[in-house]
Amino acid sequence: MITVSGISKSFKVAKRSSGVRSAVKSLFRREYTEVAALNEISFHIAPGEIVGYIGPNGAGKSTTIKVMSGILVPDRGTCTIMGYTPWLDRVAYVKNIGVVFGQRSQLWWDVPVIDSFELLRDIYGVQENEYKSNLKLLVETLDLKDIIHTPVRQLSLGQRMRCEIAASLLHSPSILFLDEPTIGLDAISKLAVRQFITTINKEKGVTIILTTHDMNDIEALAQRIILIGKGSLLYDGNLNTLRERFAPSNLVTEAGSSINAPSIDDIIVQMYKEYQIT
Ligand SMILES: Nc1ncnc2c1ncn2[C@@H]1O[C@H](COP(=O)(O)OP(=O)(O)OP(=O)(O)O)[C@@H](O)[C@H]1O
Repeated sequence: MITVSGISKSFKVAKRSSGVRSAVKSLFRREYTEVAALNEISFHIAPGEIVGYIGPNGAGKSTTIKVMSGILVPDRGTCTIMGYTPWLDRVAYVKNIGVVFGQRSQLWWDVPVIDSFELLRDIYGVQENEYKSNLKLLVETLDLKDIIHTPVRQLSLGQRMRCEIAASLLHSPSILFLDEPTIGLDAISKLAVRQFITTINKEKGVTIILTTHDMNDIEALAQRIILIGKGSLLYDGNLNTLRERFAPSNLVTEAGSSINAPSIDDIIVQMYKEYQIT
């Protein structure tokens, strides 16, 4: 369903020193540095999988999601998703995917949530019957009844996030990209979002790629994890295999004592150390 092969992406960033002299100088001669965000990333994801895409800050997770959603064009490599190249076939392709960026909103700030939903229905050309049945299901399962007529700017973060997730699913996509969907949510909202992700995966077979720093999200949702660090793919495999590899006898704290039951966070920290990506 998703094949990413040898994707690399660099960003050109203007160098700026502080001070007026440097600012004036940069008007005439700007210097650039290159940030290698992705380096030869390859993986394959089958229909119906939930994959946790993890790595420390700046590892390249969002950049990968942006490439896979067609927002960014890579410098090298290929990406084929449901037969489409995301950045080439954008109009046809986006009907098959839903995207949630936890730190950005796809809803219109000043209008009631339902107006944003209706706008999205028109943009995606969703048939009325399909829209109505999807909306009913999403309102019920994400508990949106009391907030759907409220402007987005008046919603709490958790309420908005539930609306964002609903918005990404109104057109029945087969694939859902979730970039930090539980960031800033309280415990109850996190559980609700996790529960919902499990439901749409199990009942509708939606393939899910999830980036998060919350290892409880990973533990609750993903059997498979892909770990990247400094733009390179470091691990692709089963969460249980990792648990065995970092079994208590293999784990030692910095103070020298052994750790009894490593949490998923312990394991990830140990991996980051092993791969020298912290
Ligand atoms: N538009 C951009 N221009 C310049 N550099 C960028 C841009 N977007 C990302 N980068 C750089 O690319 C690298 C990867 O960034 P990315 O946002 O993909 O990381 P991430 O794994 O999602 O991080 P985080 O967990 O902090 O959200 C970082 O060094 C970042 O500074």
